[in-house]
Amino acid sequence: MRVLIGYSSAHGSTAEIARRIAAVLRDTPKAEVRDPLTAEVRETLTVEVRPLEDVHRLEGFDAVVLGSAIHSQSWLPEAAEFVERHSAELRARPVWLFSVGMSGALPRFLRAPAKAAQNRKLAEALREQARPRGHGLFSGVAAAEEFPRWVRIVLRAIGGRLGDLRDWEEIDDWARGVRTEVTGRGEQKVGQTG
Ligand SMILES: Cc1cc2nc3c(=O)[nH]c(=O)nc-3n(C[C@H](O)[C@H](O)[C@H](O)COP(=O)(O)O)c2cc1C
Repeated sequence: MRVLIGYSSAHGSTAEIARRIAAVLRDTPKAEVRDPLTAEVRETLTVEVRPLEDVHRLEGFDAVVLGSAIHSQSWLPEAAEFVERHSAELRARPVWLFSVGMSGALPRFLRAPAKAAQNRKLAEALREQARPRGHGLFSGVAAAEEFPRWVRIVLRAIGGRLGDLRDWEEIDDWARGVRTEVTGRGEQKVGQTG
């Protein structure tokens, strides 16, 4: 069985998260792999990680995980276009989506509500086109030099932070949920994070 992990990343942190999700999926005992649609046992799980500009068709992939960095509260244009262009193929196979933003930069009391609002907006924008089984929303790397000085000052003033905001445990947990569903080894549903 072949799984595609496709990503769109402006500065690299989404690419690293895609590779981490791939590592979790690859860590699946063989012979436990079942087709998510037919429950037929397959012997191997092949996981391919690729930037979306290198993906031209989804034929041959049994399941797809797609991720994008978030800019201006949306997926990067090339990732959104990919989903639009491949909508029919995506709806015909099990799909999971993940988005990488910077809600982790906010002070703790604002993180959960900001994340919930962002999750709703992103999931809504992609739901019809991709019909995903789950959507993970993670924080990536928000490097100080990518932001104007006033943003850094405001963030610091309200108790926020910049830098590597990734929570690898949260990402691993989400990836294990996807693995459980992809390999048909449980009833667990991969939910929204946060
Ligand atoms: C120009 C720009 C706009 C951004 N807009 C948002 C945004 O609207 N919401 C958000 O949560 N993060 C936003 N971010 C933060 C990035 O999504 C975050 O740093 C992410 O880790 C970037 O992923 P990448 O390293 O794969 O490019 C923005 C970053 C940049 C540089």
